Formats: sequence, C-alpha cells, structure tokens
Amino acid sequence: MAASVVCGFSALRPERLAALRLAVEPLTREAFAPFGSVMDIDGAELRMINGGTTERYHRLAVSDTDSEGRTIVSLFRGQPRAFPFSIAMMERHPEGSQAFYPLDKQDWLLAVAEDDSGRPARPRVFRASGVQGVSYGRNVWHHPLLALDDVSDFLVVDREGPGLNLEEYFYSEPFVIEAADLKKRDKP
Ligand SMILES: NC(=O)N[C@@H](O)C(=O)O
Ligand code: NI
Repeated sequence: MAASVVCGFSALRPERLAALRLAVEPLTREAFAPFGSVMDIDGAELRMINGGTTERYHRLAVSDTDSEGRTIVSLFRGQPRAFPFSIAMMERHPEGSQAFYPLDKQDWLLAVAEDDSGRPARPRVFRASGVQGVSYGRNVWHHPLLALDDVSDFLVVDREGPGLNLEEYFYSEPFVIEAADLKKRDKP
C-alpha cells in the first residue's frame, strides 16, 4: 500500500502514519471529566423560572478566572477545517478557563491532552454534537477551535486581563485526524 502523504509535507511510512492517527471519540461527561465540563442540557439541573415560562439549565459550567482578570463573553465564527487535519500544536490558558457553546446546532470537534511534565501528552479528539459545549479547565491543554462542515458560531466565555494567558506547544511530529474517522453522530 502506498504511503499516504500527511500534512502536505512528506510521505510517512504507513506504520508511522497509523501511530499518529488520532481516534475520534463521542463527547461524554465521563470521558471529558479530566479536562473540564461538558455543557449539555441533558443531565443538567433544570429550574422552571419566570412563572414557568422559562427553563433554566443551571450552572452548565463554572468559569475560573484569576483575581487580576475578568470573565468576558465573545462570539467566535469558526471556518470549517479541512481533512486530513494535522494537530501540530496545543495551547493552554494558565489564568482562566475557556468555554465554547455552539450556536448553529452544528457538530464540531475538540482536542485536549493531559499535561506531561509541562508538555501536552498525546491528544484526545472528541466529536461534539451541535447542542454540546465544553468548558476547558484552567491550564488544560487544548487545540484552538475546530469547526466542522460549515462556518460555525460559538459563544465563548474566557478571561481577559493583564499578563500572558496563552502557552503554546508544537509537537515534533503532528498527529492527524482523518476524514474517515469523523463518524457523524447519529441524531440523539
Ligand atoms: N485565541 C483564542 O482566543 N482562542 C483560542 O484560545 C481557542 O481555544 O480557540
Ligand atoms: Ni484556547
């Protein structure tokens, strides 16, 4: 079998490609627990408010911002990523958590990693449904926003303030997400 070309650079031996190929897992609270919170009304605390006219899905996540900073709310409009996609780097925010909630009910991807002596370990990739958001815990390694299929808007809650709140790490060899592994979720 001919070696595939990854990242448009060089042909990698098939066995090396296989080692760098990342599985895509469905996003669940349990699987994501080491990295932060899943924001999903399924399983959330429901409070009927406003005279029963409004359902409040209470505290889907808790924002964690240092005392020097402030928590802000932004909108990210992400361009869809093309596949195969290289996970060449990860980042983290030492001073605050960062939450993303999709506004277009479009599935999306996220990649996170455990910390290994100050560097991200092998990434784990999750496919989120269009009604699942996440809050990355403070200083948790993650890849910048990965929109799928179409331009997608996200509400983002994160930290603004003094000092550097971004640490990046570039892998010596990029990992890869293949289109074949995206496995569209069956509708809930
Ligand atoms: N740069 C920025 O605000 N976004 C990233 O932190 C990200 O995780 O997408
Ligand atoms: Ni980030």
